Amino acid sequence: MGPHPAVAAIRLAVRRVLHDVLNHHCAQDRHEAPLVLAACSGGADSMALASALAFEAPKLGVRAGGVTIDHGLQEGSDLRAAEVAVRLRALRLDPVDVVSIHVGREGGPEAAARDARYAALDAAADRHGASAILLGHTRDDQAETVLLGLARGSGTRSLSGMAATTGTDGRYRRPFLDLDRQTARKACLVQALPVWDDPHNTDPAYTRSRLRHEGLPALEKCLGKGVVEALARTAQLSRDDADALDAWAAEAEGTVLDESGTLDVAALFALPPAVRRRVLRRAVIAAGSPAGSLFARHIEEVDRLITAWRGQGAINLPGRVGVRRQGGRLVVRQG
Ligand SMILES: Nc1ncnc2c1ncn2[C@@H]1O[C@H](COP(=O)(O)OP(=O)(O)OP(=O)(O)O)[C@@H](O)[C@H]1O
Repeated sequence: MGPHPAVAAIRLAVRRVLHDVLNHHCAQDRHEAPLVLAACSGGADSMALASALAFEAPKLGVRAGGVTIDHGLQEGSDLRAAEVAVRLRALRLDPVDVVSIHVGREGGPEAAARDARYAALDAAADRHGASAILLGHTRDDQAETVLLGLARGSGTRSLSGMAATTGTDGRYRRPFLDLDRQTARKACLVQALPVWDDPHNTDPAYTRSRLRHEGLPALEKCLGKGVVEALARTAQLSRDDADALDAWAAEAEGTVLDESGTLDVAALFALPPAVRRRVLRRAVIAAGSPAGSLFARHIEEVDRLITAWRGQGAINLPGRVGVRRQGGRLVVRQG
């Protein structure tokens, strides 16, 4: 008898990614076996991920390890991280790192925890020379991300949610983006894997948690069960659109930037708004605004400098970047 369908599904998802990692590794002419790490919080998604990695990796000649991070945000979180590490070692993952991090408050606690977590995961991958880090994001996480973007009034790039592959050299992989959370939970259940639910995931003080436990179930009740899948599809379609518009903007940049490094307002005006906003965003980031603190409303403000009748005006943006309209030109400078 084969494995339970949920276990088969998580293993297949991980196997596909491992094949891809192996191909990439071989293409680089590297001869030692690649190491792949599972980023594991101890929640159902990432425990399922770790178990599938532990099962599939040896069959493909891949070394498998794990990393668990203690954000230190609740009492006893260090004990929980230690228990997760014990379970990962019991799955025969090696190496298994437990990393304690300090979470600042910049940009809000959720964003700060995420930034600190990725920095710690990057450091762990560098320490061990890992080829990839697997993350347990599921289709449900993707749907939540799309809904959060919609609620903020975001454009296609934000609505495209999380990519299956991200990070320097594509080191972050999300094998479960096409699987629902229920499948991961079921896989843990039938394999008798313990899971530690992150208290933040059920804390109504967090927007994502409210969305997960109240918002999405209400939407499903109203619109039907297919809503998660539909939102994930929106993410994919938005990604394709955003990629095409980004490519167009990269090309258009050459026609609006003049020799003095300023932007030609008439040429900008002639571009479709979606492309123009992208060109402006690129210019502002190139001048020194951190991408993470630039929101749609900032770019809309810059855009108004172009579409306004008055041939002047100035605004300040994050990263001490100023944008000034001087007649037919737009000057974007830091300082
Ligand atoms: N403390 C942590 N240590 C290691 N990896 C983590 C940690 N927190 C999150 N991750 C990684 O990021 C992914 C997404 O985490 P997030 O908290 O957004 O979702 P989640 O639904 O809570 O996931 P899970 O059920 O695995 O905890 C996790 O599946 C895991 O791969």
